[in-house]
Amino acid sequence: MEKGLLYPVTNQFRQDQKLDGLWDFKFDPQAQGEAKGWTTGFDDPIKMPVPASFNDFFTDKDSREYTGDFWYAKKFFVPTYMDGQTIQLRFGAATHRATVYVNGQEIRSHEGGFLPFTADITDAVKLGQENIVTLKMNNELHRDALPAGDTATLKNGKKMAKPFFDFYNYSGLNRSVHLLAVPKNHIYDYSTTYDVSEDQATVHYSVQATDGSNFKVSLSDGDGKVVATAEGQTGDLVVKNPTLWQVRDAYLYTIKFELLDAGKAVDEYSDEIGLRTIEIKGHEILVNHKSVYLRGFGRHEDSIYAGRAFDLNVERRDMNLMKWIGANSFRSSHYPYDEQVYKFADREGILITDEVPAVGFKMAAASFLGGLNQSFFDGDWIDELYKKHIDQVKDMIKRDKNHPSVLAWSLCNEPDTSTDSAVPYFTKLFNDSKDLDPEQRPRTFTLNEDDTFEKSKCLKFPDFYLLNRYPGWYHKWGYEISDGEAGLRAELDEWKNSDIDKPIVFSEYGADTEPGLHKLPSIMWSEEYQIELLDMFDRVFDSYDFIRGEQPWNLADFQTVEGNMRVNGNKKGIFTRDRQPKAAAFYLKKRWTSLPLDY
Ligand SMILES: CCCN1C[C@@H](O)[C@H](O)[C@@H](C(=O)O)C1
Repeated sequence: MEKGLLYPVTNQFRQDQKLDGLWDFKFDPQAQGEAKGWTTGFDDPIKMPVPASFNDFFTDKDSREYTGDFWYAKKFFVPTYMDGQTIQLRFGAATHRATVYVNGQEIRSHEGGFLPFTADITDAVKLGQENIVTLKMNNELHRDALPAGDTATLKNGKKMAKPFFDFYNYSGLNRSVHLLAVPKNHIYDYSTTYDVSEDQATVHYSVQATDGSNFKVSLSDGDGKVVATAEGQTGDLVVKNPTLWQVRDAYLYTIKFELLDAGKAVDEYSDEIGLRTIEIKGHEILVNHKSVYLRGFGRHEDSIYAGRAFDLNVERRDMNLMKWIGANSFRSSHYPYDEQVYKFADREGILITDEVPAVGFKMAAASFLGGLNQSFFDGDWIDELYKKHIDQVKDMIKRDKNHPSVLAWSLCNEPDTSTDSAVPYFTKLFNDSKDLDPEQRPRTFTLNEDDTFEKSKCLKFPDFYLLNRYPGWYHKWGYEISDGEAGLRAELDEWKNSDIDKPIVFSEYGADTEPGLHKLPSIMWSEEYQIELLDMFDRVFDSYDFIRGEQPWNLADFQTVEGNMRVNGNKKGIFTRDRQPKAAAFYLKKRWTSLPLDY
């Protein structure tokens, strides 16, 4: 678990310098990099863009599909004015694991490819000189790691990823690398919780520094006018006649913390926050005490060329597509996204269900690729897996807790929950995670077709339900879709007739659709069929008032492993992979822009 995950800033006390650009890169299939001295660099490197996944740059299959150890290296200069400061390297995401060396000295390792980590390199760097950072990375999949899968060794000795999930195992330095200089005594974390009403909002804050507890705190409005001040490590900032952060009508304040030593500021950290509350009450999801009906998408961080890497251009386009279509939410399926995505959502008033990469925790998913027929939670890998799982839940919440856009935490995607062995695992997970979020936002996980109301043994855990259902595609498809609708309604009648008093959000449903394929009457894979399927689900959603959200799968087409069920990836996108609309986009826009915000 990381001590602090504050997003890097530059100010009078701190310096943030991105080390993005071309790095040296080399595969290490024999895992001999250390023995060969690659910790201080290596010969014949490939020049590799960072941030980026390495896979799709190559023209040969062995490189695209490469699984095993690989190395990055970059020379960087540390100016003498950083002397006396704590010098760090912050990696936004190294997928899936990394060991960091500076000038040949091992600094630290990190497990988990979708969350940041910081390496303190103060004692390893040479001031006023050029230094070198190298990373030994690895992208193998294991059942005791997130996301879950296997790594096969082919007869030719090459390794191959066998994901228990449906997205490509893009790997590499997928997010930015920052060279940071902060004061020896610096702020490393803060949190805020809120009470809001029409005429007043109170920000309850808490702030932590490496040493000292004397703080000056101020809150400024969107025009930079200070509207409240406070002192101390914890306190309240009271705002009269506040402008609240609302869904699709965002307003951001800036909170500023100054760390004092003998009355003098020695560090400072500012961030944008939104004054709002999140609640679940009965079947309702409430933002600022008003009911909200979620409409939006499951997404992926996925684009042509850079794979899983965060791309500001793609995110700008995706946010505009979501606004155009009338969406107000998305799930960060199936892993935490780059921090800049949450900043976009903060500014646009979009709600995020933030999901940890606990995906593939279901042998049926493995069997999707010819896997196994046992309960995932009976495996001998569970103890080791849980350590990594809860560690990444802690870091996801630590990193994202101050974003107004974060609505809820999804602690798993489609786990086995219909087996007895799932219960102790989820009991521990929900006990260990309950106090991580100062705002106590709802926690949930997605339930797939095997985990119906009658079968799942874990329905007591989620604060609201995320249902992934695929009648009309994975079963009862084509002309049989009417039976699919009947089965869906039968399941929802069970939920309706139960004593369950929590909201249901449909977090996945959809049809693979080849853009430009038209058929009258429809046929599966045609644009007409995608609309027919969405229309069937919408008829069902409109029949049950405890359904409080619809998030079809997926915002855009995305890359998966190759296979006889995928046509160059998953085509369930409402938009194509290059972010152009399929006919279903216009269908959804018509439906969603006709709904009031609090429908
Ligand atoms: C059982 C289905 C769950 N869901 C997971 C998601 O990652 C896949 O892309 C999606 C699909 O198959 O399109 C299905």
